[in-house]
This record gives sequence, structure tokens and C-alpha cells, in this order.
Amino acid sequence: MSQPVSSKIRNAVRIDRAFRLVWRASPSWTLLNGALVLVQGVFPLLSLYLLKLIVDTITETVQSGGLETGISKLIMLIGAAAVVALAQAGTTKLADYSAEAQSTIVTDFVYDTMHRKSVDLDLAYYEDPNYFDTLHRAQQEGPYRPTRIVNGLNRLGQSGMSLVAMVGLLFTFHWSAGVLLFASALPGVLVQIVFSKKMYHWQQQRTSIERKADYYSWLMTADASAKELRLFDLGGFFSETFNCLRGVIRGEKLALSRQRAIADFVAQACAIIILMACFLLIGFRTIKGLITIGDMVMYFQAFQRGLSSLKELLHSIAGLYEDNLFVAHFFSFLDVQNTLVEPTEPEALPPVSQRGITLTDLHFRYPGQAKPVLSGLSLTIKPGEVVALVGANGAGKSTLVKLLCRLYDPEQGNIAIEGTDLRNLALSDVRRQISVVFQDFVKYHLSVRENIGLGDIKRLDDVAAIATAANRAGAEELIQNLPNCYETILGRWFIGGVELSQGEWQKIVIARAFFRDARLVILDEPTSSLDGNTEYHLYLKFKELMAGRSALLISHRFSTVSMADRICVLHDGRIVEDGTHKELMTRNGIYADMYTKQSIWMEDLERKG
Ligand SMILES: Nc1ncnc2c1ncn2[C@@H]1O[C@H](COP(=O)(O)OP(=O)(O)OP(=O)(O)O)[C@@H](O)[C@H]1O
Repeated sequence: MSQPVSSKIRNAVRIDRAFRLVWRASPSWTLLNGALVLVQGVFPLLSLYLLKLIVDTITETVQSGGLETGISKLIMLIGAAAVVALAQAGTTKLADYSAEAQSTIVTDFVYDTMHRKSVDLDLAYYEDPNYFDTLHRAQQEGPYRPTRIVNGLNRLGQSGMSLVAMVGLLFTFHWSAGVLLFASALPGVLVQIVFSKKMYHWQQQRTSIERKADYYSWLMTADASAKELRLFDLGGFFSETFNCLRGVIRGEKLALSRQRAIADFVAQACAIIILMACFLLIGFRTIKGLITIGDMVMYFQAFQRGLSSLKELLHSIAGLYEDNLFVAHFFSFLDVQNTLVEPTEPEALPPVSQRGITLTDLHFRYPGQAKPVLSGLSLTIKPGEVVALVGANGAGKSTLVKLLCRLYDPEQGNIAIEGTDLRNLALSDVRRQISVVFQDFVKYHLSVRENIGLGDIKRLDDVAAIATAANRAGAEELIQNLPNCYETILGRWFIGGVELSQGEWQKIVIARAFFRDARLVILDEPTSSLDGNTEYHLYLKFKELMAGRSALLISHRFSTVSMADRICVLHDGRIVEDGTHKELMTRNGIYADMYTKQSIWMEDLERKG
């Protein structure tokens, strides 16, 4: 079935896109590569013609006996052939180097493009398995396919030029030689096209299972799972599952390779038969004295070189077809669109006044989920106010944080800073106004200074401000006891790194949150790993530490909650109770119930001693 025109155009556009990408990455090397292709195309014709002259000179000299002139002509011709061969060798080496330089630069450029794209994408994609399939395919194909397309185009030009020269030469022998040349290379190319398509479809279907195998491999090698893996003796189970998945992939891949090898062999057998028929024809005409020995050598060579140029040409076309199919994986990743829309003309961030941050009638469900997480949530956080948010597991507290950071947009309702909807502000302005200690915070395997400084990247080297933040978070003593204080590398990934306890990490992360000059500081389970003493000191001066900024505290610990100005209870997707500790206890609702149960439990513990 012939390909529809629209699809042919799409394919051509992808080649064009790949070429533009390579050009943007390394224009000078791409230009040099193109020029070298042209130069290299001339050499085969020159050397062949010199070969014919050498053979004819020898034959003539042997037949006529004019030894002196014959030898001096031969020396001159061999000298010329040596110059051509040297020039060809030099150009080939330069072309190899230039191709390598181009491909390394392009590969790094592609990685950079992929990283920028990943960083720029909505958080929602990181919670969608389809996105991970797309990313996995892009990571597999992206780094090398664009360069291969450009190199394929180069080879196409080079083999095309060489082929035109050889076919021209062969036509002076007989018209059928050119036709036979084409006939011999065609089956091989058809095989390549058919199998690239098969491989492409196979890869599409196998991405999920490949990712699953990668996941088990990661579980067996990552530090995050190292402890449990040993304790629960999971190595054997993971390894078996990994081998089983890889076995399926390997079996299918090898079956495809087997089919391809057989088809390739049949194609090559056809080519050999045609080649031998042609050699027979050339030999036959030489014996009959229709062509000279020099002609015979030249035609033999021309046929062989023509054949390899044609093979190269057709394989370049088939290769381009394949690369073009696979580079689509990379471009579909680049084409993933964000759903969070940045305003084209963002409003200026309003100054802090009295309204604070208002959440009005928020409704939200995760993409593809039927059950809403938030349904009609309203809440106000005034400037300088410390609000605690409590609720059962899965009530939607962390989800609310994601909406506040505009990592997601609500389905209905709005969030506003001093009356301005977040959606009308530049994303960077919104995010600059919010500092968060996430429940699953990141432990950067970098220096202490960087771990805190990353809270406000522009002030990464402001050691005095970093020390102030550390002091406010109660991390100063811990840092002073580290071997290189603020320059100590944390974590065990790099040589000299020092591992901290979970609570010590938490102090560093709280310092990171304090370091950012934001209007709202959100602490999601901020003190779950802090010892009682540190927690007490942190909350004793919490208002002072906040220095006029608002805070949203999410916690299941009532010691954290009770120090807030207001406590809000999230239940059934809404705020159902809102007031001070005393007010909520008097109300005798959900909060009072939760508080009483925790108190009874604590008293029980005390009684048991
Ligand atoms: N990325 C996601 N995709 C789909 N559903 C999600 C996602 N993240 C959370 N959920 C669901 O949303 C609901 C609210 O989750 P959320 O993490 O906001 O709860 P939480 O109140 O912070 O819970 P906890 O107190 O246990 O931390 C849960 O039912 C959870 O399963």
C-alpha cells in the first residue's frame, strides 16, 4: 500500500527538523562534513581512471617493447595515484574526526534540550505512566538519531555522486550493466525497510515492559532500596522478575533478528548471482577482443565500486527511513504541551496588604481520576498568620499545597494573592512567593551551603544569609560540627560525603525554606523527624522566625498544630472546621475528636511508663 501524501510530507518535515536541530547544535562541523562529502566523491573516479592508465601502459610497454618511455610514464602515473590515495586517506580521516566532533556536540545538545524540556513540563506529567513511556523512548532514540539523519544525508550525497560516476563509466561498456547494478542492490534495501518498520512497531509495544525491567534493575542497584532489599531478602525475587522480563524482550528481539538475517542472506544471494553474471559478460567481451585489459580491470572495478556505492545509497535511503521513524519518538517528547498556561501579559505581583492568600470554592481531581480530592474548599491566610491544616490521611492536604504552588490548576474556583488570581501572574512570580518543605523533600548530594542556598538560587553564594537561615532552623550547631562546615558534602554519592540522620536532613531542609524570601512558607509534616527539644525551640520562636511571613503548617502532631493562630480541618474535600485550638475544642467536632484520641494515647503511654 502506498504511503499517503500527508504522511510523506510529515516524514520529510521530520528530516528537516532533525537537520535544523543538528545545524543549531554545530553549524561549523555540519558545514565541514558536507564539504568533505563533496570532495570525497571525486576520488574514486580519479583513482579508477589512473588504474586503467597504469594497466594500459604496462600492457602497451610489454607488447611494443618501448621500455624507457613506458617506465617513465608508469612512474609518473603511479606517483599521481599515490598523491590521490594520500589525499583520499587524509580526507577520510578528517571526515571521521569531523563526524565524531559533530555527533558528540549534537548528543550533548540533545541531552540539554531534553533536560530543559523535562524541567519545563507540568508536574502532572510526572504522575502519568504514558509520559514515562514517551520519555523512555525519547531517551533511547534522541541522543543519536538526529546526527544519524544528517550523516545519512551526507552518505546519501557521497554515494550518489560516486554512483553517478560509476554508472556513467559502465554505460560506456553496455547499457545493461547499469540496470543489473540496480537490480542487485534492491532486495537488500527492501529487507531493511521492512524490518525497520517491524522493529519500530515492536519497540512501541515493548516500552512499558522495558521500563518495568529497568525499574527492577534500579531497585537492585539504588541506595533508596538497598536496606529493605537486604532485610526482606528481596534480591532473588527482583532478579528473577528482571530476568523473566528481559527474557521476554530478548526472545522477541532475537526472533526479529533471526528473520532479518535470513531475509538479508536471500537478498545477498540474489546480488551475488547478478554480480557474477556481469563479470562473465565483461570477461567474455575481453576474450573476444572488444575491450582492452585495462578496460576490463576498470569495468570490473567500476562495477564493484558502483555496486558498493549503490548499496550505500540505497541503505542510506533505508537508514534515513528508519531514523526518520525512530526520531519521531524524540520529537513527540519535545512536542508534549503543558496544560498550565502562562498569561501572555502577566499582571504585576500585588504588594502585601490585608487580603493575603485566598482560596475560593476550589474543586480538583487528578487527571484521569473519577474521585475529586477537593470539592468546594475555601480558606484565607492573612499576612503574617500561621495556619495549621489537619485532616486524615488522603484528605487532600498535600494536594492543596500543589495547587498553592500552581503545580496544578483547580478545575473550578481560584487561588489569589492579594486579590490577583494566580493564573494572571507569571509562574515564576507565583513560585518565588512560596517556600515549601515537602513531605518527600529532596536530599541534594551537594554541600550544606548549596543544600540551603538552592532555596534561592540567586543567593547561592551569600554565606552570611545562608548561615542566618540555618540558625533560624536550629541547624547551626549541626553544621559547625561537620568536617568542613558549610562546604561539607552531604549524602554518600560522592567521595568525602557525610550522611545525616533524617531529622538532621529535616533541619537543613527547613533552613532551605527559611532562606527563600517568600510571602508564604508551607511546612508539610515539617517536624516529623525532629527531636522534642529541637521541635520545642523551633515552635517557641516560630512567629519570630517567620518574620512577618504567613505560614501553612500541615501536621498530624498536635504539638505542631496547637501553636498556630488558626487551625483548619480538611474533610470531604472542604474546610469543615476553622478556629483556634480552644474554639475547636469547644465545638467538639472532628478536631476535638482527633485531639482527644491523641491525648488519650499519650496519657496511656505515660501511665505505662
Ligand atoms: N498524583 C496523583 N494522582 C492521582 N491521585 C493522587 C495523586 N496524588 C494523590 N492522589 C490521591 O489524592 C488523595 C489526596 O492525597 P494527598 O496526598 O493530598 O493526601 P494528604 O492529606 O496529604 O495525605 P497524608 O496525610 O497521608 O499525607 C489521595 O486519595 C491520593 O490517593
